[in-house]
Amino acid sequence: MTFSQKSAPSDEQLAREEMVRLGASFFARGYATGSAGNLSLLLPDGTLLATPTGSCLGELQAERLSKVSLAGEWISGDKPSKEISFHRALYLNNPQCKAVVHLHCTYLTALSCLQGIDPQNVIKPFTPYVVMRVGEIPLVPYYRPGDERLARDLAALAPRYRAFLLANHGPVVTGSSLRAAADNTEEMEDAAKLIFTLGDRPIRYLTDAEIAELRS
Ligand SMILES: O=C(O)[C@@H](O)C(=O)COP(=O)(O)O
Ligand SMILES: [Zn+2]
Repeated sequence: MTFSQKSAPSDEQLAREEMVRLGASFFARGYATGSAGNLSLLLPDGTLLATPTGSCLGELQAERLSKVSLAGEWISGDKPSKEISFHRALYLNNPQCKAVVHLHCTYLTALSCLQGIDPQNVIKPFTPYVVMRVGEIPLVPYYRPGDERLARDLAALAPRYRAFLLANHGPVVTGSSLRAAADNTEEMEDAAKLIFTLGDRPIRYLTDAEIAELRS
């Protein structure tokens, strides 16, 4: 009798499949459209897996994902996202960061276009979950996509924050895994949707004591 032995998929293969699955899920649910947005994660060997530039998150192919060193060397796969420098800046400046999600999802991007939002924290807390998962979210000044100044500014903010809003562009969100970064992004998008849903109605914001309790 013969047994065909199938070897277990490697951690890298599982990570590739997870990125394809989450990209498709974002796309199917309208969080990503066209070829906007990019994803990355830190592989066990210390290199980065990232979405290729110009790729549609709904149609990623595991074997074509870009592999890049933390120093920025393109190792394999298709040409990496034009935002790979800001992804690298986040990993290099925060050891907790294991994955990064950047999207142009509707409500956070709308928020990023508003005048007068607080640059220290773009979502003033009014529900607990964003505070618990993400904390404060600083605004990064507008630069054209791919501009190295995005990487410079995110490198400076990375040690203190888990998520960021790029002015007139969209969110950049980190996580302890790609799944966690995706969950954080969805929580932020939902909070931004609530901001627009509430509109001009007076909001009861969480008090400083309530926020402190969530952070403890
Ligand atoms: O807004 C942009 O152009 C980029 O930030 C983006 O979202 C997609 O760029 P690529 O990852 O290079 O496709
Ligand atoms: Zn973008």
